[in-house]
This record gives sequence, C-alpha cells and structure tokens, in this order.
Amino acid sequence: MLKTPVTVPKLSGTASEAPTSKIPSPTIAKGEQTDGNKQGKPLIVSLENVKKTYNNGAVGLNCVNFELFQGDFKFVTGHSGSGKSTLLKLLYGAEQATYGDVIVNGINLNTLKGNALAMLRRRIGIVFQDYKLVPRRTVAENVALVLMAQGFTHKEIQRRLQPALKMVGLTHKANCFPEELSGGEQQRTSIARAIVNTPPLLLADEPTGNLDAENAWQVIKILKKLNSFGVTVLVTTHDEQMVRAANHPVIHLRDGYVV
Ligand SMILES: Nc1ncnc2c1ncn2[C@@H]1O[C@H](COP(=O)(O)OP(=O)(O)OP(=O)(O)O)[C@@H](O)[C@H]1O
Repeated sequence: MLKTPVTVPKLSGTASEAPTSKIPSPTIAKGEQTDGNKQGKPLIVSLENVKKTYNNGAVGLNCVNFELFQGDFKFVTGHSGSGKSTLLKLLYGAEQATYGDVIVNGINLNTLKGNALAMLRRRIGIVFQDYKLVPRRTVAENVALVLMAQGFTHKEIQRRLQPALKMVGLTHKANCFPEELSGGEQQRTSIARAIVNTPPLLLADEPTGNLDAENAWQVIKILKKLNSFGVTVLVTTHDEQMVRAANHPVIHLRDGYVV
C-alpha cells in the first residue's frame, strides 16, 4: 500500500501511557450558551416533539422530547431499529426532522443549511462504530486532518495534537497506520480526532459495538474523563451491562418512541 509521507508533526516515540487528563477544556462560543434550567446549566441539545419519517415511509423517531444540558453524560439504548442512530443523525444534521424542532447550541437545525451547518458541525465531535479513519494516513495525520481542514496553523495543530493523543493513550502509536492498530486503538484514534478541536458536545454512535469488553470499557473511561472536563456526551449502545456499569442516565427508545 502506498503510504503518503507524513506532513503533520512527528511525535517522539514514548512508552505506552495511560489516558491522561491534559487536554484543553471544551470551549463554548459566545452565543452558544442558551437558556437552561437544570441548576442553571446551559441547554446544549433540545428535541421538541420530533418525528422523523424516511422517504420510504419508515419511521425513525416519533414524538421525541429530549434535553441535554452542558456537562450531561447520557446513554441512548434500544433494540436494533429503535431509532438510536436516527437521533444522533438529527443532532449532527445528517438527517432533518420531518416534524418538530431539533436545537443544538441554540441553533434550530431545521433552518440550517450549507456553510452554517458545516460551522455547527465543527462544534460537535462525532465517533462512529466503524471508526471511519483514513487508511493511508497515520494516527497523527488522521487526528490532524480535522484541524488542517479548519485552517489551523502548523503550530496550533502541534499544540492540540499531543494532548489529544495522550488523552486516548496513543502517543506511542502516532506514526502508525490504521491497519497497524487494534480495533480498540482505532476507536481511540477516532475519539482523539473527535475531540482535538475541543468541541463542547460529543456524539458517539455505538462506539463500543466492534470492541471486546476490555476495550469497550477503556473507551467508556475516556468518554467519562472527557465528560469530567465539561464535555457533554451522548452515547448510543446495545450494551445494557456496560450502561449499568458506567452509571449515567439512560434514554430508552422503542420503535422510535422514548419509553
Ligand atoms: N436511510 C434510511 N432510509 C430508510 N429508513 C431508514 C433509514 N435509516 C434508518 N431507517 C429506519 O429507521 C428506523 C430506525 O433506524 P435507526 O438506524 O435509527 O435504528 P438504530 O436503533 O440505530 O438501529 P441499530 O441498533 O441496528 O443501528 C428503522 O426502522 C430503520 O429501518
């Protein structure tokens, strides 16, 4: 396989390190702090009477009301087809609600298009079950690409890259390609990519779905640590046992309804 030359900062190889707490705090841009009523915390996400019907008539969500306040960590559970991914897709604008309002950081996504949607997405970190790493880019490059696309300077990229990799315990794998990583390491790379621009909201769609119990728990511990720094976290999962162990509030979906 052709391996593109490294164009992002080379990190000195270090011993494997445990995930650490040194990462810049999430920043909430002015104007994003919307009125909240949960102990005065800003409301980050609000779904009001949301229905999503796909073009083929399939109902993804029905009559969903749901709120996330700054600093919340919530799980979304439910059987296959219950609407978990639909909920997340509505929040990052991959799908639009058929009815009702989806409000993220004070912005109604129903009215958002093009550039404005792209700008909002910069304030949301997204983690997928299948990692979605670029195969011919190293760990460091995969993480840095997000910052490059947003026009960060080389110096700023360097400043942000190292804490993000350290946070997920992958400093020593910075120059490895995805094919050289375990599934857990690939998922931790995708988390580093999601948080490197310190978004205040992190959405994770089945982030542990392809991982064994040990790696799954490592991912949850990283998400918990990010949450302890103030990142608002929403995670979909099938894994009821893990949800119990993680001990955070749960929204349960059945056939598109919150139950
Ligand atoms: N692009 C689409 N076009 C048509 N129907 C869709 C589409 N995406 C999802 N659906 C339907 O919407 C419903 C909810 O799907 P969704 O993917 O949100 O469920 P899920 O709980 O995430 O499932 P899983 O756990 O299997 O990923 C299902 O009936 C599904 O078939």
